[in-house]
Amino acid sequence: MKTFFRLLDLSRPYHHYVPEYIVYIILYSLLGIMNFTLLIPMMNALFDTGHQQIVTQMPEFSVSFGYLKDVFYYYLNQQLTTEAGKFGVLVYVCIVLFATIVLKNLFGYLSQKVLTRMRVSMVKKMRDRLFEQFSTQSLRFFHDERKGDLLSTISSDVVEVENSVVTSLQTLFRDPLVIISTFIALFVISKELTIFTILFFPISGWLISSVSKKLKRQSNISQGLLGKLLNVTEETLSGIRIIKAFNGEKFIREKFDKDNSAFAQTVKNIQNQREMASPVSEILGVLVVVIIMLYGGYLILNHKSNLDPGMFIGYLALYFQILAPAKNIGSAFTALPKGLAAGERVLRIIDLDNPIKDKPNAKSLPGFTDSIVYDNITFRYNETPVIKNVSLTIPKGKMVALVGKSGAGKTTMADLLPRFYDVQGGKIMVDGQDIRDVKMHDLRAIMGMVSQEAILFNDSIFNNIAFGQENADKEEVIRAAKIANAHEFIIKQDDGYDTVIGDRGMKLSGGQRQRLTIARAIFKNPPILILDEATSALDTESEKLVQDALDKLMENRTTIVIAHRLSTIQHADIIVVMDQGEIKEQGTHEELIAVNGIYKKLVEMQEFK
Ligand SMILES: Nc1ncnc2c1ncn2[C@@H]1O[C@H](COP(=O)(O)OP(=O)(O)OP(=O)(O)O)[C@@H](O)[C@H]1O
Repeated sequence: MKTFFRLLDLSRPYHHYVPEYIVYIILYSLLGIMNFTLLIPMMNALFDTGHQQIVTQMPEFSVSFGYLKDVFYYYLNQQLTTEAGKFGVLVYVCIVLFATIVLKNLFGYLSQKVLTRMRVSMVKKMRDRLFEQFSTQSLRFFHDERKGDLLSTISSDVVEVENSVVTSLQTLFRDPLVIISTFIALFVISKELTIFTILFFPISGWLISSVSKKLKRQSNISQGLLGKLLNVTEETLSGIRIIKAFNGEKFIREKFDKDNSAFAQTVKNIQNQREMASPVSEILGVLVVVIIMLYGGYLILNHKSNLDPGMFIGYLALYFQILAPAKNIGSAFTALPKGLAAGERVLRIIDLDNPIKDKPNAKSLPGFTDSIVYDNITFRYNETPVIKNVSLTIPKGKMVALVGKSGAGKTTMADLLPRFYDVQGGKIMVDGQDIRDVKMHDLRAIMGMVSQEAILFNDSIFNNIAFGQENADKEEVIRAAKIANAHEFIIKQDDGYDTVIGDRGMKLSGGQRQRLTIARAIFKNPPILILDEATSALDTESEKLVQDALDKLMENRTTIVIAHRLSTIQHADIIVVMDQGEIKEQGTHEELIAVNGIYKKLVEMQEFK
């Protein structure tokens, strides 16, 4: 239930819905009772039971049920005295009955509208909060979570919560009121019968709760399977070239099919059990009605009850009124576990703390003027340290090349600077300030990043270059593209700068993609640049264009480059040789060759291209 209320909490502020809703549902339930109690005077009038109430005087006005009832009987008696007689009563009762049904439905509709408003705002808030987490969480979060699970949470879990939790709001807030008020009316009509029927409720409750427990367990299993399915789908969509090249279609299809079959089976089980709820509760309800008929009939036949025929029929009709809401409650209780399980998955992600965030008193960092210092830092992803007691000073304007074998910790060193992760020991300082003490936005504003894999978005070329900046100046974007040697190919595209480049820039060549990411960094024009050089070889022409663009990008900037090319490394002011998370050598190309250590070996082994 805690989850239910936490989810409900997302629809705050309640005063936008609750008072209005309460008014509607009270009117809805009262009108519902009135409908069928109208049968009693009608039956009495038509069949001359001698139980008709007589009101010959228009009652004095007061805000009470008694007044309404007396007015009703007054007009009913008036009908009896006119020519139309009993038929007049019939017409009169039918008109009042019809009017109350119209009004009841009107208020039902209005209450539903309030709920829809609440439901839409709650679902929107849920998606907003999830996306906020997806866009701000630390990188560690994305390593720990499966992408498919995250996608299934924001898509199907949210829909599941909407379908079951939000839909059951109506059932849980409206239908009990209908049932209770109807029961009060039933109690007024006949105490004996009503007490007798209440005894049946615990049995239904027990049946429903045993089904719902099982459903919750299965729902968790099904969602895990759906996450897996989405994962395989996502991987297939993004790795389609490799799948084709390695003839992996059959393998990947079989993998998908296995999970898909398991998912289908679980969904079938869940659905079958869910569907049980409605017929079971209907049968239980009708069974109670049948018993009431027998018991009530027995009482009347043996003159043990003062129920008149009109009241008995009215009683039964009213009792039928309870069946639909009782059935709804039964279905809601079986639908709810699945929704709550989905809700728990949504809340788990919404509740996750982001370990990398601004301190409350974070200082601003207006620019970059002096140096970057890695001061005796230690870092680990899991148990084993990946960076061990590393110190490195990078003065402004210098270019530092990080080199070393694969897995030496170069990317990690670069990732620590924009606080993708925080160090566990030591500190990193920019202009003498610990980067954990400054505003993250300011820190990242002074850095640009060009990664090995060209990461682009399915948007126009213009928006990709000006990424993150609203109302970017067109001239500036073109200038950046020209410096990055990208302008020429961009204007040859069908829509020039407005060309949409497809998922991850699929519609462009590798070299073109890289030049766009370089143009993006040039456009941002940050004083610090983090560059992960691409290892995959482009053709000579394209490579020359990319290299030239990179050289221009690095000009007059402080650059940390994870270097793979000897030409880049030779130009570096400081070459840092890393091995197993430690800095083993540091100096210029000539100095390090002279040292005759790891660096020289790497060069000799032609590690660099
Ligand atoms: N998200 C992660 N979770 C756990 N371990 C990781 C993670 N990322 C990297 N590592 C480990 O940290 C070590 C350093 O990785 P890093 O990517 O920094 O190396 P690198 O020198 O950049 O290698 P390469 O040149 O191959 O990219 C490796 O042993 C790697 O297995």
